[in-house]
Amino acid sequence: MTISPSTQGQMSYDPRERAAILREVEARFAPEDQVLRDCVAHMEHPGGQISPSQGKLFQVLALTCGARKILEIGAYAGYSGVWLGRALPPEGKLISLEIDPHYAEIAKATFAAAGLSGCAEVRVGAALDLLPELVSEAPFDMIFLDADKINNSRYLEWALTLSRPGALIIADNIVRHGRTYQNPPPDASSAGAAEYTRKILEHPRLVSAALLNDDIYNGIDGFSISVVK
Ligand SMILES: C[S@@+](CC[C@H](N)C(=O)[O-])C[C@H]1O[C@@H](n2cnc3c(N)ncnc32)[C@H](O)[C@@H]1O
Repeated sequence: MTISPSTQGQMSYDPRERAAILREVEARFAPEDQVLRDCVAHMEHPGGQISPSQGKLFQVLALTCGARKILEIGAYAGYSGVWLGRALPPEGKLISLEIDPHYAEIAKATFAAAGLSGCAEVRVGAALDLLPELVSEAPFDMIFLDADKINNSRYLEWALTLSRPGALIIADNIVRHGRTYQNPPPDASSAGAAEYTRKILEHPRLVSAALLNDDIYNGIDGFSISVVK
């Protein structure tokens, strides 16, 4: 890839050049293997998954907090689950909750293709029904919220119940092109994200940061990373 001299040192970029730079960074730091490429290729709604850079960052974070047990709410086709599952030690466990039985089957097949069937499990049902069953399997070291944003505050309460000090709670799609910050937010998912954001910033047991995803996939969105004190 060549970066034209006209843009060097400047703060504005041609959109195509910007996309090329992002792709180059992604290709170097977060290349997808055939399993991940196949997972995306077979998706009914491509773009519903996290980005490769996000997946790689989640792996780094999982390794940083020594994650042995990871909980994911919202499996979809298993794309993020593969990134997360690959950060686990051999005796580790990923439990991914998915309300749609059809997607759950696809996620299971993706985990099998990735060689993760032994450690990555998909449980089918509404997360709020399944979460109480996880108390006996807690604590989790990392919890990724990526399902129906309207319930994120309730998932946060469960995440706090099911996690240990030092655990990470990550929530995707908290910016939603800025709709989260409109007053009032224009849709239920943005309202859910706004409430979730307020709660993690006010919570005495959480220290939180947000990262923007101004990417070639979904425009400006972002995700929060909270550590449990
Ligand atoms: C954005 S997708 C998840 C993407 C996935 N984490 C990834 O990055 O590859 C959201 C998923 O959450 C599921 N979902 C929505 N509401 C849910 C609920 N109440 N309980 C469990 N899963 C739910 C949807 O069916 C969908 O598959």
